[in-house]
Amino acid sequence: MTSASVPTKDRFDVLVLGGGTAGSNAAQAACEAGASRVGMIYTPEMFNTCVQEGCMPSKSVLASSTQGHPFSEAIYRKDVHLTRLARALKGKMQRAPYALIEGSARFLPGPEGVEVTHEGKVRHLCARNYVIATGAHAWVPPIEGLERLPSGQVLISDDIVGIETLLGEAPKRLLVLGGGPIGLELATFFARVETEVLVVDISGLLEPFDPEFGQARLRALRATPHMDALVPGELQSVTDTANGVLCRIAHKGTLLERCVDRLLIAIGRKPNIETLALENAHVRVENSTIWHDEHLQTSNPQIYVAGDVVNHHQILHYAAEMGRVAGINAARSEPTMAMDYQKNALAVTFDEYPSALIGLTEKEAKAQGYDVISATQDLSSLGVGILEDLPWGLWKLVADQAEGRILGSQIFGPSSAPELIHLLAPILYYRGTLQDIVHMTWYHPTYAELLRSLARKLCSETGIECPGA
Ligand SMILES: Cc1cc2nc3c(=O)[nH]c(=O)nc-3n(C[C@H](O)[C@H](O)[C@H](O)COP(=O)(O)OP(=O)(O)OC[C@H]3O[C@@H](n4cnc5c(N)ncnc54)[C@H](O)[C@@H]3O)c2cc1C
Ligand SMILES: NC(=O)c1ccc[n+]([C@@H]2O[C@H](COP(=O)([O-])OP(=O)(O)OC[C@H]3O[C@@H](n4cnc5c(N)ncnc54)[C@H](O)[C@@H]3O)[C@@H](O)[C@H]2O)c1
Repeated sequence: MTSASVPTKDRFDVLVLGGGTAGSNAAQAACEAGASRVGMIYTPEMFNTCVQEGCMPSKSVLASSTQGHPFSEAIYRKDVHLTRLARALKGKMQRAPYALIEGSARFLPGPEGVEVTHEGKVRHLCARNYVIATGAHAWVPPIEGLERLPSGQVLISDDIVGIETLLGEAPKRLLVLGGGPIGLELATFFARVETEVLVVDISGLLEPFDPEFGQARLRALRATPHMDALVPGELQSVTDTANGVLCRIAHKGTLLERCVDRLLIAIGRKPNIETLALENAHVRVENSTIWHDEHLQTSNPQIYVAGDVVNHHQILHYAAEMGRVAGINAARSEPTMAMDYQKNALAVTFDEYPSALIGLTEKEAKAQGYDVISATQDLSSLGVGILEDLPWGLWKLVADQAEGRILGSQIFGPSSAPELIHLLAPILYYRGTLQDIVHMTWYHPTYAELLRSLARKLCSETGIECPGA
């Protein structure tokens, strides 16, 4: 069948492949940008990573473990939360202004459109433009002996916080491979339910923060009950033994041996592109990544890309914004919107002592040529830190000396760090300065009031004129 013979009902202005955050934002934005017929192809059982196996269930188990719930109860509560959230999201989707098409899509040669398969039935659809928003999946690296371990001993995050949890109870000993956000959040959860957790990461756990934050984070991780961190470390081989899985880990020039009951692999997520038949659509792929420009347009000008499938910035608010940019561009005859990654620079990790950053780090600001000034203060010796017995904590403010403009900030330590960082969002958005922060009113005693101390310190150290500083 050629695209010319596709019935009118199966012809679209814009077709979006994937129904997660990026896909639904792309479809919505395409409608709002004036596309007359927009369709979103989605897989009904697993349609949204954030709600069904990502942000929300992982935060559910973290919240339950903070409240002292044991493992099985945390998983039960996760299932209740996940069901409620997925039902609400499906309800919202039903009211969407675009067509919902169930199934899995692949490009046809030509491209003559896409083939959508659902419950054994195949449909041929075509569109003027397409958005690929098919997400990403956890991957397991080739490690000697891994493929010989009994099934269920090697887990990925979906097996714990996904739709179906594979574990009936918490393992006594767990090795978490990868100390990124997924590894550390789930390591935190398991440590709180009293699993002995060993975190192994090939790099120093410093990115994307400035080095002093990475180091403080690592110190805190090592001091967390039931948690150990071999960083940097490399898992070289695994063997099934009577005492569990024997792991051989290269760490600081020595080869360590540790036995654990399970392994959790969290070393990143790869784009879902294998089944899309991208070669049919002449979409260039380099190193498993779809090539795209700043408009999120691929090497085929009819096809855009958004969300985790781009293989960088795999965070929800970026997925939403990329979806919006790709959807608007796909609705128009020429792409007009570019993706602004800097405007969206906000990252949070929810480990035992959370870290959060907004805007530029000091090293990024220097690399961009700013005349950088920065101040960092310990939060554990601040009034509230003392009252709350906060063992660790740092807050850093990065500014441009020329105008005193705030460029970025990083916080580590207090459980409210993920919320506190948002205080800086309007300040950065409105290009606020050190003087603005000094003039604002801050309540005492709070962590937030430290921002004024940091701003005052920078004004007085650098001679920036600031009445009251
Ligand atoms: C454990 C975990 C915790 C996380 N926590 C956070 C957090 O706290 N904060 C944060 O900002 N981010 C977090 N993230 C990241 C966040 O979940 C993702 O960035 C975001 O959900 C990506 O959205 P997406 O639309 O790109 O992909 P998805 O939501 O995965 O949507 C892609 C959809 O496309 C479908 N699909 C795939 N192939 C096809 C095909 N051929 N045809 C049709 N459909 C197809 C998939 O089934 C899927 O439903 C977390 C991720 C994980 C895994
Ligand atoms: N709080 C949040 O915003 C949040 C939470 C969860 C996930 N996410 C997003 O999901 C995506 C995937 O998260 P992730 O933690 O799986 O990946 P990641 O890429 O962020 O981190 C992977 C970690 O594994 C390490 N690593 C890589 N190969 C290794 C190996 N062979 N052995 C040991 N360590 C190795 C890396 O050094 C890195 O520290 C990320 O983009 C992340 O931002 C965000």
